[in-house]
Amino acid sequence: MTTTLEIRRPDDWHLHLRDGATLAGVLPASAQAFARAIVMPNLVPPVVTGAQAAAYRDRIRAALPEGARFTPLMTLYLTEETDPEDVVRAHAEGLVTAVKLYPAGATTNSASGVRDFGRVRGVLERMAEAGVPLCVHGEVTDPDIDIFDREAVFIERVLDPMRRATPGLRVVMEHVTTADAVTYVKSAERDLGATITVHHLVINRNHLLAGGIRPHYYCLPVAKRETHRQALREAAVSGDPRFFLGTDSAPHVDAEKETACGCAGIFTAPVALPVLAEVFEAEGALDRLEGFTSRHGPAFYGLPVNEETVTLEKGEATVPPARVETGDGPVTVFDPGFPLHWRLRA
Ligand SMILES: NC(=O)N[C@@H](CC(=O)O)C(=O)O
Ligand SMILES: [Zn+2]
Ligand SMILES: [Zn+2]
Repeated sequence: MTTTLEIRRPDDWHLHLRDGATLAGVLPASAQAFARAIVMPNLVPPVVTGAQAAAYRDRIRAALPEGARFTPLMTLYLTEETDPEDVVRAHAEGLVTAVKLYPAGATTNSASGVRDFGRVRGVLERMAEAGVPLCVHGEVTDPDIDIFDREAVFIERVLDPMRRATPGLRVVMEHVTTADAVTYVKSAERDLGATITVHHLVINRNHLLAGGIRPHYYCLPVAKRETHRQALREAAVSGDPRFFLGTDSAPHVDAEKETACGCAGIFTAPVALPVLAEVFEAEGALDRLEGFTSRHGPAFYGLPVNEETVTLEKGEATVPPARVETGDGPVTVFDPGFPLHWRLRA
C-alpha cells in the first residue's frame, strides 16, 4: 500500500537559477516541484536595476520547458548606489518582489554588496514606506569573526540595529543556520520571517568535515553543530508561520566544487520535496509540511496561496540522479545520506 499526501503546490522562497547553459540545465527541477520561486540576483554582473530584472525574468521564461507552470519572482541586488525610486517603481509594477542584501564578500558573487550599511539607510527607509521586503544574507564578513559565529554576530551588530532604525521594514532572514537566529526570529512580533533550507535540516558540520572533506556539503552560511540543526528542525516543523521553505538550491558545476578552493552552494532542487517529506515524517509532523512549503511564505509576502495541489507518495526507496548534466558541465545533486521513500507524483 502506498501512503499519499496531497498538499498545495509548494513555492521556493530562495533559489539560485544562474544563467545561460546552467539555467537551462537546472530550471526544470524547480519548475516541476514549485509553482513560484524567489530568484536570487547574484549573477555576474548582479541584477541591480529593474531593467536588468526584467531581462533576467525573460531569459528564465524562455528557458522553461514546454508546458511548465512556474513563475519566477524577481529580486534586485542592493548596492550602495541603488536608486530608491527604481526599486519602488519596479516593485509597484509587479516586476520585482523583494530586494536582496549581501554584505560585501559574504558569499558567492557578493563583491558588489554592501560595505557601509549607513549608505543604504535611505533605500531601506523608502522600502519600508512602500512595503518592499528585504531578503538578507545574514553573516558578517569581518575576518576576525570565526566563520561559525558569523550569523549570530550579524544579528547583534547589523540586523537588529538595522531593523530598529527602520521601523516597518519587512525582513526575511535567509537560510538561517543557528539556534540564535531561530530565537531572534521568534522574538519579533512582526515584520520578520526566515527561510530554512532543506540541507540545513539534514546535515551538520560533521557531515561536511568528519572522515574527509565533502565539497558538495559546503555552503554559506556553513552548516553548524548538531544542536543548531535540531533548533532548525524544531522551527521548521513547529507550524510557526514565521518560518518557511527557501531551498537556497545553489548549483555550481562539479569542477568548481571539487577543487582546492571550492565554491559555496548545494544543489538541492531535484530532491527538495522528497527529502522534506522524510524529515517531516521523521519528526511526526507530516501534517505541518504544507504550512512550511506552501502557506507561510505566501502569507509573509502577502501573495495568494497556490490553488493547485501536488501529491507526494510513499513507496519503495528511489535512487535520485547523482548529478544533472548542463551545457556548462555536470552539477552534483544533494545526497541526504538516507533513502528517499517519498516522491512527487507526476
Ligand atoms: N548558499 C551558498 O552557499 N551559495 C549561494 C549564495 C548564498 O545564498 O549565500 C550561491 O549563489 O552559490
Ligand atoms: Zn546567502
Ligand atoms: Zn542563496
